[in-house]
Amino acid sequence: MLFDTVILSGTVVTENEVYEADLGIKDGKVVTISEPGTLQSGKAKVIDAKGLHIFPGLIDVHVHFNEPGRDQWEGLETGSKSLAAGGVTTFFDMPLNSNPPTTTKERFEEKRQLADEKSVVDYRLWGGLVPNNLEHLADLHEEGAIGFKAFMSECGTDDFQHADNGTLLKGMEKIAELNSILALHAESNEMINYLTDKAKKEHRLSIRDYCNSRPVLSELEAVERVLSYAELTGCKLHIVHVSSKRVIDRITEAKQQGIDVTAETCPHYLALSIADFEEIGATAKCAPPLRDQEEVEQLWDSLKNGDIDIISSDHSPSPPELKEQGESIFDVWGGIAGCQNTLHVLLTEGYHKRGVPLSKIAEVTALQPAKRFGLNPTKGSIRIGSDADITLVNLNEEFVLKKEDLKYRHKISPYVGKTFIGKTKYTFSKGKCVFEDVPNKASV
Ligand SMILES: NC(=O)NC(NC(N)=O)C(=O)[O-]
Ligand SMILES: [Zn+2]
Ligand SMILES: [Zn+2]
Repeated sequence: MLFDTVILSGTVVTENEVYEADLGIKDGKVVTISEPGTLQSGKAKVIDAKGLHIFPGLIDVHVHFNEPGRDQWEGLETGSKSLAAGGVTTFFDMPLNSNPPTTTKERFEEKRQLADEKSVVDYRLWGGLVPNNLEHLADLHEEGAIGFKAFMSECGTDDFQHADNGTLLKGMEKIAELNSILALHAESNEMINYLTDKAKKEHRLSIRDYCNSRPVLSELEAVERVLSYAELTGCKLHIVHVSSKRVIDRITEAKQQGIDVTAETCPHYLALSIADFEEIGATAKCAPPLRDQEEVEQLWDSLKNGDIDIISSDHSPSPPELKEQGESIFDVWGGIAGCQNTLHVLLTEGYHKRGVPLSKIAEVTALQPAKRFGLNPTKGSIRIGSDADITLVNLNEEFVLKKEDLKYRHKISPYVGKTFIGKTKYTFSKGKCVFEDVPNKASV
């Protein structure tokens, strides 16, 4: 057989095994998987993968590239190149903080055109559920929205309103009818506003005060409420950026009760604590906030136990001015830029430091996202016939993340200066090489 690319003698990582093989890629698909050292390359591009691990390209279900309207904050080109450099081959872009947000068919089409033009990797788009767009949900679904996203608390911009309980109930009824899925930013607006006002009145404005104003209880209360709405409406749920094992455990319990719900966490909740936030400053501000080290370790236990379905980045950058801490951390933009380093965090903090199996990492970053959102078997695992979405990693190569390594529009990330073990060497998206780690020439 003639191939476009052959990847020789690499170690393939799938959700249930790790084995050596040659891979043959043709027309964007994996067409052959054979014993190492057996594939004839012919005229194909040859990648010598001896000593490298081949992961299924990551599927990041949660990024904010903010285009159109706020592409000065990130943008589809810089965002997707950052993903490629981190081994991510598919992203799902959130309906905010694009401006206007993706809450109608027209906005969806507009973003799709931009993404087709600018993205170097594959993508899907979320639609938004906001007050007063119920009549647009069916159209968005028909256009191909991967699901819908709603906020239960204010999101930090004025153009994407959070969903009140009535909007949630009606929206969930509709989304269930469409057999789609609702992703939720689940924090209690009432609790947060109450605690924030109180902290500000009492001039408690430190980083820890900010964290205390968004306690785990506020996530728990919101999740509890929306689980009961899911039971009522039959709507499928995906709870984004869960920061605590207590919340994960409640979601696990709901699954056992028959509710169709999945849990996502982000690398920063696994890699960073409040103490790191205090050291790094505003760059590490996000919502829900980072938690104490004990919570971080408990979240790793949840991952090892199989209670976390998906790990995605929640890459939500802003211009540097909005990340500068003035009088109070409360006024700084909440959002962490991290989508280039999801796999690096999981390999360093998970595989190397805590013994998390490579297969588990492949499962939560590729297979389960693909399954949950209907992309499997085309995506999510390396098998014959699947899209050639692949990333090659040198598992033992150490590197210190430098500002210049970042492909984000703004070279800001809480991981700058961190030593990672496990370096991305190549990324292929549908058979096309979209990243190659060449010294002094970091991308192709
Ligand atoms: N408006 C945002 O992008 N917010 C994001 N910000 C965070 N997580 O701090 C989010 O996903 O909630
Ligand atoms: Zn959120
Ligand atoms: Zn987000």
